[in-house]
Amino acid sequence: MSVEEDTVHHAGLLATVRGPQDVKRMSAEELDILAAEIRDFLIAKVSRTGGHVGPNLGVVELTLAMHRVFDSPRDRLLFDTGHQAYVHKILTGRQAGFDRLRQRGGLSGYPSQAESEHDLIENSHASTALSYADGLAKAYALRGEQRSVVAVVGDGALTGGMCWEALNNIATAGNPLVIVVNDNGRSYAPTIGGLADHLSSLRLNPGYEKVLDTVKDALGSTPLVGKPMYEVLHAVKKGIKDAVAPQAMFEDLGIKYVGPVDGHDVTAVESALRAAKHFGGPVIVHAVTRKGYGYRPAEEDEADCLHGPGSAFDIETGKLVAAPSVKWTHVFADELVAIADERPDVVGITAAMAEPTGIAKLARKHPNRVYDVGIAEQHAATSAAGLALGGLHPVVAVYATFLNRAFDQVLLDVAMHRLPVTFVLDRAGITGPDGPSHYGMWDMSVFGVVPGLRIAAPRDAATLREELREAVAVDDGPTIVRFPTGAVAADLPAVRRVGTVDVLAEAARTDVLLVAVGSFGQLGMEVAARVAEQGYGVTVVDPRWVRPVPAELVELAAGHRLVVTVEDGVRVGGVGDALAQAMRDADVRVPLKDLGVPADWHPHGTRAQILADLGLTAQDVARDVTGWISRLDVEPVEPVITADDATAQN
Ligand SMILES: Cc1ncc(C[n+]2csc(CCOP(=O)(O)OP(=O)(O)O)c2C)c(N)n1
Ligand SMILES: CC(=O)[C@@H](O)[C@H](O)COP(=O)(O)O
Ligand SMILES: [Mg+2]
Repeated sequence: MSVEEDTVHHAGLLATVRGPQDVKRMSAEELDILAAEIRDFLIAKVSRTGGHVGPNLGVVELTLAMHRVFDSPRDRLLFDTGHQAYVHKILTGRQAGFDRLRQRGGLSGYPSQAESEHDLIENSHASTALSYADGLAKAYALRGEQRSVVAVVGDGALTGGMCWEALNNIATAGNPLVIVVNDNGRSYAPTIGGLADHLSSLRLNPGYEKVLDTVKDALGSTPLVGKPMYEVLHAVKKGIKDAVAPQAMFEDLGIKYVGPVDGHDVTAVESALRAAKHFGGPVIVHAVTRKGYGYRPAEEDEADCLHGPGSAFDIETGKLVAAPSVKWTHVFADELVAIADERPDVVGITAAMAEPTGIAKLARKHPNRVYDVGIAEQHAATSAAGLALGGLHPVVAVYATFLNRAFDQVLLDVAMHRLPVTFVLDRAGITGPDGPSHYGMWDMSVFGVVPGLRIAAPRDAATLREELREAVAVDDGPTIVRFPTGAVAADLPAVRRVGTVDVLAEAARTDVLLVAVGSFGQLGMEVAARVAEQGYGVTVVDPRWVRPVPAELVELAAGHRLVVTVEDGVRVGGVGDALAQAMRDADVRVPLKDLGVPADWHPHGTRAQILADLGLTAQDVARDVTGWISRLDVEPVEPVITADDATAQN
């Protein structure tokens, strides 16, 4: 093929891919060209939108091979966590959507059933795919449907407990099921733990691989062998594994193991998948890949191989175009290190997210006082309970949404034992680009019911520092400190403090008590100004500690005509609900209106867009408050027209 033709051909292969059937026909040479085009496409598109460029560059050949060997959507392809499904989307007719990846109304950053019949798991929480796969395989077996189930799971996700619950069941059920372990050795940072060590021993043991190939060839070339022959060959292979490689635990679980295969060699992966497809039982295909493969800025990014740049980045360097301002996370990390310097009992725990949560800063200062437990939030909570029983004060830093799965551990292993554990929930509330399963909107409601647990919602950097210190000073039960994603709010000083409640603004009249939870403090101030223009007096307060509801809030409520709460969390069971209950219990009969996030699956977009869609803006809240107070027969005062105002009006 001439250079010109090759160039034209090179530019055109990806454009010919409308669906999986288009890659099934391609030659090995074409597949190599297509893989290069997909990489160029991913880098070009995701550098403009942000997204999980590193993970997806690592699964180009893997995903091509899967779609060539299996027939999606009849065969079901599942992606654990789902952040590495961009290539799957490219191959299933959604290339055009990448210009609006993770944007409101645009392509989701995760599989989406609304987008495609090829998609199933929409949850971005790790370690779920094998359980889905176990259930799917059982359903097809019971219904007599001859359909393959294939689950891609990363080495990081494999550190999650659900994976091992699933593997235990998958082995017992014995249904045909292909588990593709996408082993790039990393979550964000290198994956921790015994499993990671085991995978690397398998991946790095050439002797095992060569011997395995020999045995596999023997197995593979032998026509369907009778049971005795298979048993002999299997025993030989097993013996070899025992001899030349650490015990391959998967086979001891009763799940056949194939690999390790080069996950960037389409032909090799295809061969392994075809063998697995026809095995007739559960099979693990261990694919060794590289996160960020083929893109130097990602390959060389020591932090996380460009795991998920949150916004546009420079293609040449991989660096974010818009330098992030001071983030809530940074303020937390700095204060945690300062506290740890003073308190040798304070230790940190991360669930495979040391950098994103700021715990890495503590690890750099006090490396022996930070524990990375892998993607294992349930274990993190109860291990923290153990640390507390041992006389330490653990600070468990996770994204708010991920603590959902550790509710039972927080409730019974920590709170029932009244243990001093502080959970710091970053990305609390609406986050935006990662969509509904990432929204940290449940914590104040779900954990608000836990007896003895206290929840703080700081409004700015100063109160984050203060409330974090207050939290680690609590020694008779768990605490939560929760704050949103992004740039930290400007400091908002209080005019006075009533108990633990900060009064941020007050007026001559006490028409409305506006309870602005956490980062909504600034919104509360803007609302008060707007409502004052309508002639009503608003007292703006920040409860600081929001669950249990401070008694002072109830006292303040009694002195007003209307109470309005606004929170970046679900309404049902939220701060507003809890305050209403406390007011009922105290027989304070002042009407209360609670504003917050409806308990629903809200789409992805920017945080500001989603909050606006939910009416959680100063303008919307002011309109609501004015409407409510005016319907209470509260006469507004005529706004005092000052000389300046009069001048401005003329
Ligand atoms: C329960 C849960 N905790 C944390 C995360 C955040 N998270 C997203 S991807 C990721 C790393 C996943 O590593 P791996 O499974 O190896 O996939 P890779 O990115 O290497 O392809 C983590 C920790 C999550 N999605 N779910
Ligand atoms: C897939 C996942 O759970 C994380 O990678 C997440 O996308 C990170 O979110 P932030 O960009 O807010 O750190
Ligand atoms: Mg990984």
